[in-house]
Amino acid sequence: MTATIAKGLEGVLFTESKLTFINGTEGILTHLGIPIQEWAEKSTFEELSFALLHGKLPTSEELAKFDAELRANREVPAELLRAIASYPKGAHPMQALRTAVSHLGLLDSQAEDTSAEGRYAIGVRMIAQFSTIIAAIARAQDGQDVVAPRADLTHAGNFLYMLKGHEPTPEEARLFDIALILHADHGMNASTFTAIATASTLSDMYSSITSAIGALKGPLHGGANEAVMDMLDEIGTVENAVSYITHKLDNKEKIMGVGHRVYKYFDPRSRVLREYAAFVSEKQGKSHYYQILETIEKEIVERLGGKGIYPNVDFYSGVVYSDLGIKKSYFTPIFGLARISGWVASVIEYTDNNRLLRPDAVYTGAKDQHYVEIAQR
Ligand SMILES: CC(=O)SCCNC(=O)CCNC(=O)[C@H](O)C(C)(C)COP(=O)(O)OP(=O)(O)OC[C@H]1O[C@@H](n2cnc3c(N)ncnc32)[C@H](O)[C@@H]1OP(=O)(O)O
Ligand SMILES: O=C([O-])CC(=O)C(=O)O
Repeated sequence: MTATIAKGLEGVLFTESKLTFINGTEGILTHLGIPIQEWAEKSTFEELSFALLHGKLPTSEELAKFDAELRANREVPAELLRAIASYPKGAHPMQALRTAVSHLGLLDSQAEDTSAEGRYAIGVRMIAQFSTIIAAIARAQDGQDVVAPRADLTHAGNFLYMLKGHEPTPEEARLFDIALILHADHGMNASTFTAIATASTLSDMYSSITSAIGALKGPLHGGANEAVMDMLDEIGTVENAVSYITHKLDNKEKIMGVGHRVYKYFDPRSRVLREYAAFVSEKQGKSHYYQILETIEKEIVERLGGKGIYPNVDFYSGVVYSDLGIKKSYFTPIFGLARISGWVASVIEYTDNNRLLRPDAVYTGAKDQHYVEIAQR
């Protein structure tokens, strides 16, 4: 009997989860059963993080307590900030983030606590500290002084404040908050699966999150948002967009920010981001990026829609981040800034009922061989 291989683990169900539901054919995404559009419109990143961690919407007291906990945990050790300042200039910020989170674990005397309470406490601290770390990396890479977090700002507002050194407008902070909400969790994507695989060995939370950052970095996953911006810069003008796409497809090359393992229709997050991208481009009078994306979207849907290839979450996010004055090499770290909540919640949910993850491969190598001395080879 020949074994069936699920290449890329496509369609393989390895656990149960109450956090996120995706219907890829209809383009539906819900967290705790609530549509992503409602989270984006009505909620905050802090509230969604609580909901993912606790499996329910918070009461106002619970949310205030959770928010206060995040605000109180924004500081990171001075030793870590000194280390970040010493990272090579020009290193990719995702490399710096991976290193810094691992370093943070080294400085945490509770790091080895793999109890449910320990994972939760470390996880909440990490959700709070990710923004301080990413902003510190950005400033250090630019040779600027690090800006200390402020406890009187929202999670999104404080990040923009630390990144740019001045307070964002309420509209900017809210726009960024919505982007964080849209990226916070997405089922068993590659980085969440990686975090869980590490946790399933009963390794510590910092190891799980460090592994997840490595998985998010790749251009087939979170790294696609930066790759989309590279593509826009390469295309340059709206007039070049169709010929660029044609050339790529003729050469069997992939277009970044489109296609998805689960969605075979529009990713609902890309619809929300498209609206904001249109809004900010219009407002700034700098709509050429958006116009190029619109042209590519039309072309992709016409040519590849029949194959289930549509824009994903990474397609329009960069235009929104650019409008907020964020450089493209920080787009993927910002994805991590949001996804940390999904990683932490998923690791806690999985390890509550843990089983070591250990799939198998069909062996196709040589058999019945003997060791040949090196001189005889
Ligand atoms: C946050 C996220 O992670 S969202 C995804 C971000 N990644 C990207 O945007 C990178 C570009 N997209 C891709 O590489 C893919 O769509 C993936 C990796 C995301 C998912 O792809 P998979 O499920 O592995 O599908 P696979 O790569 O096998 O593609 C199936 C078919 O669609 C085509 N296809 C898939 N994505 C694309 C694309 N972006 N551009 C052109 N063609 C594509 C493939 O060439 C293949 O065609 P074929 O059957 O004629 O050979
Ligand atoms: O679910 C996936 O495979 C990728 C994705 O969209 C995400 O992680 O947000």
